Amino acid sequence: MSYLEIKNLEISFPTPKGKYIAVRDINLSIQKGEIISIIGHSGCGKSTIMNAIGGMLTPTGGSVELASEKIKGPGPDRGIVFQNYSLLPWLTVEENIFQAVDSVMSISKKEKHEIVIENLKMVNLFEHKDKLPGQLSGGMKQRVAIARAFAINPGVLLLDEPFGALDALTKGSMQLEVLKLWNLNNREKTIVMITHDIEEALFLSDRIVVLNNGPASTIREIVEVKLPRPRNKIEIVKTPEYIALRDHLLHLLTDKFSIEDMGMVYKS
Ligand SMILES: Nc1ncnc2c1ncn2[C@@H]1O[C@H](COP(=O)(O)OP(=O)(O)OP(=O)(O)O)[C@@H](O)[C@H]1O
Repeated sequence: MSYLEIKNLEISFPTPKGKYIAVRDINLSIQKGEIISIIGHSGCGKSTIMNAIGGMLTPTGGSVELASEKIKGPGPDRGIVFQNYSLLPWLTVEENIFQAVDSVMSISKKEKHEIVIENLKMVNLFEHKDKLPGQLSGGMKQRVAIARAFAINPGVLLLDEPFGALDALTKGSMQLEVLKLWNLNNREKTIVMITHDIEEALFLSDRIVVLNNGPASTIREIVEVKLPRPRNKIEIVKTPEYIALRDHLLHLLTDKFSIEDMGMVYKS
């Protein structure tokens, strides 16, 4: 039995035009410590699957189980990082993390503060602990959000396009930050990440789940990324294994299209 088990998952939404099936027949067994990316075109159901794991959406069919327990709602065993940071703007960096720790951990205030400080240091934000989110750059805000998610020590980290709003350089250092934290945690944290970025998925993941387009989206293919770790971003892109995986993913994601010099032209 896997750590995170998605069985025959279906999620549909009631709409004025009737039932809209967003995803169906989703089967995925995730081992403890795996890094999984979910990739697919806009609207194919990535966030829907993520929200079902997070417990924000209840399956209309099938189930999601964590450590053999059916997920019935959000819980401290799953930390979530969204693209838009979702920090409380009236609390300082330190208070934002403390608030999360305080809400889920039954330990002394001193111990809670120690956890906050430790996590702030891990993402190199200790010097900025008294700033409000509005006084931070996008990358810094996302580092706070990641530190907050790690501070509650969840078994599963759910990253919903966490670096989508960041520039390429900041994005690169944030990816390293996540891998650093994952390594510090003895690679025991299970990470499920949504991304639109094939290179990001290849750099970080053990497996990449490629979804078909919706409605009623299903898994098109699960691509294994057997590139050895630690991965050096500059070196791996030159390896034949990486190039073959990248081409395969590009093919899976673009074979309905023909790319012409002025852009993508729909064929079918
Ligand atoms: N509450 C809802 N009611 C009706 N339809 C919904 C609802 N939430 C999502 N959907 C639909 O389900 C489908 C999947 O949405 P979802 O947000 O999971 O896609 P996504 O792959 O995460 O997209 P993106 O990459 O653009 O963020 C879309 O067609 C969306 O319109």
